[in-house]
Amino acid sequence: MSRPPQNNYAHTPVGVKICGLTEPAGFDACVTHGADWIGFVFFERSPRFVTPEQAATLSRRTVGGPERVGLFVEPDDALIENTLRHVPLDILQIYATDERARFIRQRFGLPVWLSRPVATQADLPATCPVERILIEPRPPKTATRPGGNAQRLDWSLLQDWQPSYNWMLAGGLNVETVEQAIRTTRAPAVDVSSGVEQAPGIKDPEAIARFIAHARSAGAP
Ligand SMILES: O=C(O)c1ccccc1N[C@@H]1O[C@H](COP(=O)(O)O)[C@@H](O)[C@H]1O
Repeated sequence: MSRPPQNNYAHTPVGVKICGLTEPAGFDACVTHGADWIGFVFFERSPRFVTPEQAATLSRRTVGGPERVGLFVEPDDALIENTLRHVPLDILQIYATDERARFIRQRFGLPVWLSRPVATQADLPATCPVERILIEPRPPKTATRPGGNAQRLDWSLLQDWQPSYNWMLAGGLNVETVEQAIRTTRAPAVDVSSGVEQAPGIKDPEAIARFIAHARSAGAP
């Protein structure tokens, strides 16, 4: 839970998570181009939803490679348990309360990342109850899911923000915007889903390659 959280551009490459892998071409692009993390979405109302079996099949395409992150929206224990029975996940990304996230971390013995919606500076969490917080835009009331809406956060909210915990920037990033987002927010890591897709749920391997390259160059000395 303690790691230098801000990117000072001097030494630390920006971490990159590509979320919502559903098919081999996207998965392979993440491996080839050195994503740090790939995300599987275990939320049925998402166009990126995969079953535990599908995630396991994709995951077996390589040994090692990016860490596997399982994304869950207010999951019960049985869903996580059943998923882990099929696919070995390295990290659990959760939409839930602080208390529930702490419980899940304890119960499953895995690092937990907690997503937090932000609309104003008052929404920026003061503390992190688990391993990392994902800072995302607050979804519109009409949204059918809490993330993956290609909606961009107002980065200026984070300009002078220096949390003492590990965090990641998510929401509406793409090949064109990721460098500016990192420079404005000094995010130590970024997460993208919609911005590297050719259609909802289908990743664009070329966009994945370019996104990773742009993110890395924004964090280069
Ligand atoms: O990707 C989804 O469909 C999704 C569904 C439910 C919760 C979160 C989801 N995705 C996460 O949302 C952000 C940003 O996505 P985008 O780049 O704006 O499309 C990211 O953290 C995804 O992990």
